[in-house]
Amino acid sequence: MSLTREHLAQEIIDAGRFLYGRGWSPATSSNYSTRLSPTEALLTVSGKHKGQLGLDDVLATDLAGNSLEPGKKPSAETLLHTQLYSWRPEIGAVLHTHSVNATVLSRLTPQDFIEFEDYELQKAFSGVTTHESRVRVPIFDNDQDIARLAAKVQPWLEAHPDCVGYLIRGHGLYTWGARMSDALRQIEAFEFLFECELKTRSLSHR
Ligand SMILES: CSCCC(=O)C(=O)COP(=O)(O)O
Ligand SMILES: [Zn+2]
Repeated sequence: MSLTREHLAQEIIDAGRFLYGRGWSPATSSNYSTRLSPTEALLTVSGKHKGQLGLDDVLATDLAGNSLEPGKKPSAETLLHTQLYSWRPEIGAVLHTHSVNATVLSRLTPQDFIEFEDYELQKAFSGVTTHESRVRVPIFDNDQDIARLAAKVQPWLEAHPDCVGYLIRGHGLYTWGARMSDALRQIEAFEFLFECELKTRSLSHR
């Protein structure tokens, strides 16, 4: 059964209230989307406060990132969403957040990835069934040219079909799922793991 545009828009609005409330989407940061059809996405418009979204604050785009609703300004990061829908047809929702922990951890990490190992909470990620696994999260350098950034992300996605999310250094997190509830679960898991990692690093440097 396909969900109506209004239902999908409401999922985006509810996600924004939740993520803003947790402090993971401060100010007008972040953007969220759901798949509207096999060839279209429904995304937040640019520059809105994500804790105060209304039904009119989303717009449809094609998977090349072109707005299908003239008069509305699509998220500056539209291409980072639509490339995920093109990459994997089972993806139904994409969330991008700007938490303090994602920002600090990505800035503190000189390598181009972080890896989580032996955390029970890794099992919150789709496809992970045991703590005895390694979840590698790539970190891409931030870039104001989103097409250029998307071109750097693309080869990683193609080489890592099990990738569950990535960080943009000093900027934030992208993760996704079959449904909005899956993407939200993964955001929460990432935030838990980022905090564990930062606490572990700070305690082991005493
Ligand atoms: C004030 S945050 C800077 C832009 C950004 O990184 C973001 O996530 C929000 O951009 P959008 O165009 O989707 O509002
Ligand atoms: Zn952003």
